Amino acid sequence: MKTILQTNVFELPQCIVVFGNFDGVHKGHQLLIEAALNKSKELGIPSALFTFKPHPTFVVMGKPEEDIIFTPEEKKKVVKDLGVDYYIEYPFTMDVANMAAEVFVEEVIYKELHAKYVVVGVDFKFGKGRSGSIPLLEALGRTYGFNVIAFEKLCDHKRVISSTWLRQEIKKGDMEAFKELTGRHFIVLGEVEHGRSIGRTIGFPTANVATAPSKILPPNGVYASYTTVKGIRYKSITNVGPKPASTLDDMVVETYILDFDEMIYGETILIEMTHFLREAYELKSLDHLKSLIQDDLKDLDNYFEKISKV
Ligand SMILES: Cc1cc2nc3c(=O)[nH]c(=O)nc-3n(C[C@H](O)[C@H](O)[C@H](O)COP(=O)(O)O)c2cc1C
Ligand SMILES: Nc1ncnc2c1ncn2[C@@H]1O[C@H](COP(=O)(O)OP(=O)(O)O)[C@@H](O)[C@H]1O
Repeated sequence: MKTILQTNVFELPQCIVVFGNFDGVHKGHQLLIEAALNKSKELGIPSALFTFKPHPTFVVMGKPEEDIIFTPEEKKKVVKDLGVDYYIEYPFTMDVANMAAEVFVEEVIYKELHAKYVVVGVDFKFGKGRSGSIPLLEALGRTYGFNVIAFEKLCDHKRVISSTWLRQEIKKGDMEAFKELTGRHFIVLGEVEHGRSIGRTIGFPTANVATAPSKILPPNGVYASYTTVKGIRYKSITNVGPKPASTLDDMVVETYILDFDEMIYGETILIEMTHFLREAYELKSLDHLKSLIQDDLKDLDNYFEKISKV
């Protein structure tokens, strides 16, 4: 996948472009992306996913981003795995927000993207004040030579699948619901950082990943997980909690990887959180932590045993 990041100066070959924020890349998003991939195969021209960074809502509100499901790197990884040819992370500024709908179509969709097909959700809005809607896009498509494919929202048990729904499930710690709505586990992708080096003294070293303050996390506590290091996926047990000794609201996601013994500071790892095991307890001592983790590992074993039978 070729990436075009944080620039509004680019020129693509004629392509099929799918538009959206795609936060969480849920099954509704995937429907649009798959439609673009299918058209791309059918016509033999590349597919492109166009997304904004930062999230337009926060730029317009003049607020820092919060409760973002996937960091840009996580989104990029998931989109790459789906097989998209071009990933465009377009810088969203107040200048872009103030572009008239017609100008956005001419300057970006026509002159930069060279779109042959534009794939969007039925509520897609574009241009200043979100004034441009599908009928305008279709009309401009006739002028600039592109077609529009607009998708109705996908439902699960009659409820519309949305990033908001995903956020609600993440906040409840329902990792299974996240999987149901996205087809994938909730992920944390990041670099392994140094902690207080306490883990190894009790026989349970943990690889620590500091998360972006804007990223939404499930409740503090312990989760069954998988961790991928250098392309190999291991079972692991993951703790979500506040970063020790930080005066900010920084969070750390730390994972003890089973059957693993390597120094991986600086390595980018992917943690997939599959199941909430327990909430965080107040620690009385290191022995207390050690015995908690020993019990957690039994629960983890039972969990993996149970899901292997499903
Ligand atoms: C499986 C597991 C369970 C944990 N449970 C708790 C807990 O209940 N309460 C808590 O404060 N910290 C908990 N922790 C976090 C530990 O406090 C932390 O991993 C330990 O201090 C090592 O930190 P270090 O990476 O800075 O060396 C847990 C960690 C793991 C891996
Ligand atoms: N099984 C394992 N799971 C996680 N990290 C491991 C494991 N084995 C070795 N490590 C290494 O040990 C480091 C964690 O050790 P720890 O004592 O918890 O230190 P820190 O406080 O710096 O995280 C990890 O960052 C990683 O490089």
